[in-house]
Amino acid sequence: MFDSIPIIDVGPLVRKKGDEDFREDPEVRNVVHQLDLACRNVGFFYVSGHGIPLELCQAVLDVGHEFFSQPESQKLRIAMSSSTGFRGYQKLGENVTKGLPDQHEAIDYFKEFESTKVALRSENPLVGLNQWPDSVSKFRPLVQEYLEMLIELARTIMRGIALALGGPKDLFEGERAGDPFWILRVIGYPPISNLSCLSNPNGEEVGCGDHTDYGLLTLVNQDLDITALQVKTQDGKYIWVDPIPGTFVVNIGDMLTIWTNGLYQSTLHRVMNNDSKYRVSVPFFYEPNFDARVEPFSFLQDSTAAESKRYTPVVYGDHVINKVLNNFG
Ligand SMILES: NC(=[NH2+])NCCC[C@H](N)C(=O)O
Ligand SMILES: O=C(O)CCC(=O)C(=O)O
Ligand SMILES: [Fe+2]
Repeated sequence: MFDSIPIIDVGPLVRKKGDEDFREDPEVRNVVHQLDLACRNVGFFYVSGHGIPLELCQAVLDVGHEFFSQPESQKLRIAMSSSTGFRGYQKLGENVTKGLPDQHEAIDYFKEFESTKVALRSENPLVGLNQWPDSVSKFRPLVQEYLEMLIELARTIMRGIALALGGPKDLFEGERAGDPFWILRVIGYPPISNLSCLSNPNGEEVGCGDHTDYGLLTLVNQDLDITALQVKTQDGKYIWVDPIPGTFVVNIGDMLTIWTNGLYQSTLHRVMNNDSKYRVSVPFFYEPNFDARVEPFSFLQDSTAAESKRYTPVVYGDHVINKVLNNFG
């Protein structure tokens, strides 16, 4: 169905998001049409014209490189465990995909829950505080500034996707994603050729195994000098996602598949760093409200599948908790 990843200039969405005639604006309609095609046919697209400074994106990658180049003892000061709510640093091989260890190290951040939601706290294994390295100066303020901008950008793109589906522009606001959960990962991939002990019995080492993302929309900021991300096409072939300066690689997540009853499918992808250099990427995951009940939109069911083929409803928080517990055994 597809052999390349489209590039979408979302400038009009960003500039006109407050306009009263947003829906009817010809430039907006054009972007919405491109989003619809990309989400139906590929599940992946590049986004340009987003307004986030290239210097900020680069600075976030740079502090990632600086963090990972430290000795292990320094990195383990912010180690992730069940007692940190699975927030913090994970060593190479600690993250598992489909039963096999991934050849990446990472720091995982999740939106912090408000302490007032007592019931949520006691049962939710993701409750905890994010862990910031004090050994890399500016790490925390840079990443926090970046996060705020990406939350806003993802919200804007979701508004375009809402129109692409033929819904109201606030389709993903309120109880669905008006109080969005989010995940940010700062990931480091050593060159595969440098790995001293091979852990995969099949002999094929991967930086991150085949998977789909869990929520609504992922925005990936990646090193510009290495191609390592691969998207799986319907016939099982992989296509490389070359970095393009000034763009994010965007892909849709599992919750959008359910809400659209399969019209927009989350696409399998993986990471292979065959380069001789160390690669850093920073994916940001924009998710539904943690307690959102996700079920196919009634206005889409006729056009998508028969009642008997409906996607099973889930609570987003249950889905992500299951995934995280699986990733770390
Ligand atoms: N939050 C993520 N998207 N993590 C990376 C995906 C790989 C993860 N181990 C999985 O099985 O899904
Ligand atoms: O490193 C990348 O380019 C993508 C990582 C990824 O797919 C993920 O963490 O979900
Ligand atoms: Fe992913």
